[in-house]
Amino acid sequence: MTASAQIGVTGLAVMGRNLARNFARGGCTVALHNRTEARTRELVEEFGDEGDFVPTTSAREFVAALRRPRCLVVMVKAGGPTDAVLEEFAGLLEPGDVIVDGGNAHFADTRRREAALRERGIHFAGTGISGGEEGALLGPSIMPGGSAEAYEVLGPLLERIAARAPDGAPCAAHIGPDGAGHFVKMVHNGIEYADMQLIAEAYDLLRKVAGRRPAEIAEIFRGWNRGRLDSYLIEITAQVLTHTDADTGLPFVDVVADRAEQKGTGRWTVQTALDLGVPVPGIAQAVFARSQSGHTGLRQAAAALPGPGAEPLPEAEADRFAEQVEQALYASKVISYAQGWDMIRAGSEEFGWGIDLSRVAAIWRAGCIIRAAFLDRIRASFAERPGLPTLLADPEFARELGGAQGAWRRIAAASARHGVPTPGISGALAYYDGLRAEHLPAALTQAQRDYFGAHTYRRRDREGTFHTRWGGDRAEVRTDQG
Ligand SMILES: NC(=O)C1=CN([C@@H]2O[C@H](COP(=O)(O)OP(=O)(O)OC[C@H]3O[C@@H](n4cnc5c(N)ncnc54)[C@H](OP(=O)(O)O)[C@@H]3O)[C@@H](O)[C@H]2O)C=CC1
Ligand SMILES: O=C(CO)[C@H](O)[C@H](O)COP(=O)(O)O
Repeated sequence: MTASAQIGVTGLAVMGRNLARNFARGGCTVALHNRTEARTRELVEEFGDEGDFVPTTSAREFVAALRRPRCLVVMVKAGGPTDAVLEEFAGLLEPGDVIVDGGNAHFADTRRREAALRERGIHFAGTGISGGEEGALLGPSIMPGGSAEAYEVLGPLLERIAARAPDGAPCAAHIGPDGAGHFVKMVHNGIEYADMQLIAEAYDLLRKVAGRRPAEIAEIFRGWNRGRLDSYLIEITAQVLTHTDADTGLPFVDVVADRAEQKGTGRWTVQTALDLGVPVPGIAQAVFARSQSGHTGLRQAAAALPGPGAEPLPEAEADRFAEQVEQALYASKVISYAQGWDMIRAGSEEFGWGIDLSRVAAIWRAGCIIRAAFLDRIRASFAERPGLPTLLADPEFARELGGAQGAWRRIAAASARHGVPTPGISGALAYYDGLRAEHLPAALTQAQRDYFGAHTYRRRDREGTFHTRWGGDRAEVRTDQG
């Protein structure tokens, strides 16, 4: 076999097959491989005329089809399968070759794999790819990690197939060493969970409080999509809400079981945030809301508990309410994205990745699931002020949050009054109030900890750590001096 292919893709399920087609449509010669040969054959039979494919039937043949330095993309099930595939291929590669893992790997696995392959002289680029099946074909957002040297080989190929932002820039850029790319993809998915939860809550409020039907809510969402909420998730929500079930004639959303599933990237984000000590309650609320929805036993047991019995709003108030929901949704969305960026900064500092926060926003402007018009403002904000401690401190976002807070509070109150759960929207408001508060009741928590466990506390008025002898004379002693 002659080494004619610029890139190879192994793992030709939904994502891999469309990525391979995308490379081929972009003019690359693409070597193809899949554990089950039938997938390779099917791809060539169906789409062979789209470009230059080199189908192969074994790992050895696949590697032999690649030009040096070899560049191969692994698109298999994350976890054990990825390890199995890497083990198989690493033995066939040479120093300088580049393996791209485009699956949703945990960044800690990526760090481990990168270190092991580096020992063998092989570059390993753990790469986040977002955009689903369609994005993989038409242009995903690509978040490559690994060495800068690997990106020199890989970058031009990835930038060729990536989505284009409105200013024409490719939505692919080097994120940082070892696990940085997969870390950023994990946080992308965490934000995705939070965004979806907020949209679901807005829908629920419009339905149960404003008494709107799904098709009417779709119209409202379409309107929002022409404004500052312009985003892929809002756009597809409108499409879902207009869809009718063919069997029953009911709105599709009414026939889908209300138990949200998850593959795990949102949960990883929250677990990692806990380890890093970064508050990401918007993402956590979204993960727990999915989990709660799936707890059928708990839900059945609680189904008879009394609610507020509030009637939907009168028609005359419904439009005004919908405007307030828009404001609450937008403000909560800004909060969720702010938490996501806090987490990326914390990860970057912890692992020494040097991630450019503006660049992350830039490559999420198109191709990925959370693409949204306001990402360009996040990009500009971090470009102007790389040290911005939180997006909430950006003057423009701060002004918007301040402007939305009246409506946001009314929506949080209405959700409580009507018994509609809004952990995302109400939690985002609590986060906003928690950050802006001059004094938090954490002071009381510290005092309690000192009372029951002599855990010590700091004072507002002077330096040092202190303990009060609660069980004795209640005198205060300084604990950080001799
Ligand atoms: N689907 C999506 O929207 C997105 C998926 N991803 C990630 O991309 C990757 C691919 O996703 P997707 O296309 O959905 O496919 P799946 O995650 O369903 O994985 C199927 C592929 O993995 C291969 N595979 C499974 N086990 C092994 C093994 N032990 N050895 C070799 N190959 C194996 C399968 O080969 P075979 O045909 O022989 O069974 C098949 O090619 C995953 O890591 C996923 O998390 C990322 C972004 C979006
Ligand atoms: O990676 C993705 C998009 O960027 C997947 O669509 C995402 O993993 C879906 O996650 P879940 O099944 O947990 O909702």
